[in-house]
Amino acid sequence: MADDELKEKLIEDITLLKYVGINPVVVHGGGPAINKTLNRLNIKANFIDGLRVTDKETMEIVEMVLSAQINKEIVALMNKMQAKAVGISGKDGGLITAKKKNFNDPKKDLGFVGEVEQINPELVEKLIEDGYIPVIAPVGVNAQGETLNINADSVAGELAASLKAEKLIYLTDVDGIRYDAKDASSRVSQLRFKEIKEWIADGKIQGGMLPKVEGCMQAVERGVIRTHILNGLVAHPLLLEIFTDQGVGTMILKD
Ligand SMILES: Nc1ncnc2c1ncn2[C@@H]1O[C@H](COP(=O)(O)OP(=O)(O)O)[C@@H](O)[C@H]1O
Ligand SMILES: CC(=O)N[C@@H](CCC(=O)OP(=O)(O)O)C(=O)O
Repeated sequence: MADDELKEKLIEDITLLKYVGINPVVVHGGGPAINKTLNRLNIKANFIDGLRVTDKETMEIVEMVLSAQINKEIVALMNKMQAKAVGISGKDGGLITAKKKNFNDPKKDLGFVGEVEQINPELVEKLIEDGYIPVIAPVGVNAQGETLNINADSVAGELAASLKAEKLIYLTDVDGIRYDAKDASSRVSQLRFKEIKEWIADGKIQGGMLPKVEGCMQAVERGVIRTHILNGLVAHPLLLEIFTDQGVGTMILKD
């Protein structure tokens, strides 16, 4: 299936969940789309430890792409499927208070990159109660009123914990966590905290997989019952995970 078709199917499945009494909340990223726009404007994209170095100009583009382009594209697709989707960012209703991410290393200055300090889930809870599907762009503000760019995976983990969600599901471009990131046959269907920490320490889990496993562990610690990492580029990953016993992806478990 083409990527666009898969995207539409995925969005259709999310709207279907709402019909059967499950309340999905969507947090989206958009790194590739941000890179595309930066490239068009001849601005170089730089990353440190998987996070985008975000100067003032880049922040404007990040916000435009995430909160306007990607967010509204998802909302429009959902609403086309008769769902009631509402797109917001971490700025709306005081959802995300962030602080600048600081590595305490002058060589690692990320600029306007944030980490979640506090989530105020009130607006999201109200939207859910009223039958809407909240769709959230990972942009927040700090106490000084500065706009900050936050990794989408971190926002999803924090939000799931704060909402006391039953499940946190990360959709990515691989079938789950692998013993060898490049070997599809090495996927594990479950992984416990102890192994995760070991796999991180010896580099088996790295790059973009790091904020996902960290988000899962944090969410589990804070009461989310099940957390999964699944491939979003296959047919119906959410339905398979939620409605069948088939082991798709990787489930993160406490020791
Ligand atoms: N142990 C691992 N198992 C699977 N993938 C891994 C592992 N360690 C690192 N990765 C990498 O993490 C990537 C997923 O993260 P990322 O590219 O940020 O995805 P997304 O854009 O979907 O958030 C995979 O494509 C893979 O290259
Ligand atoms: C700080 C930071 O890196 N923010 C991310 C936010 C978007 C995101 O997380 O997108 P993906 O899920 O596609 O990676 C960025 O600027 O790309």
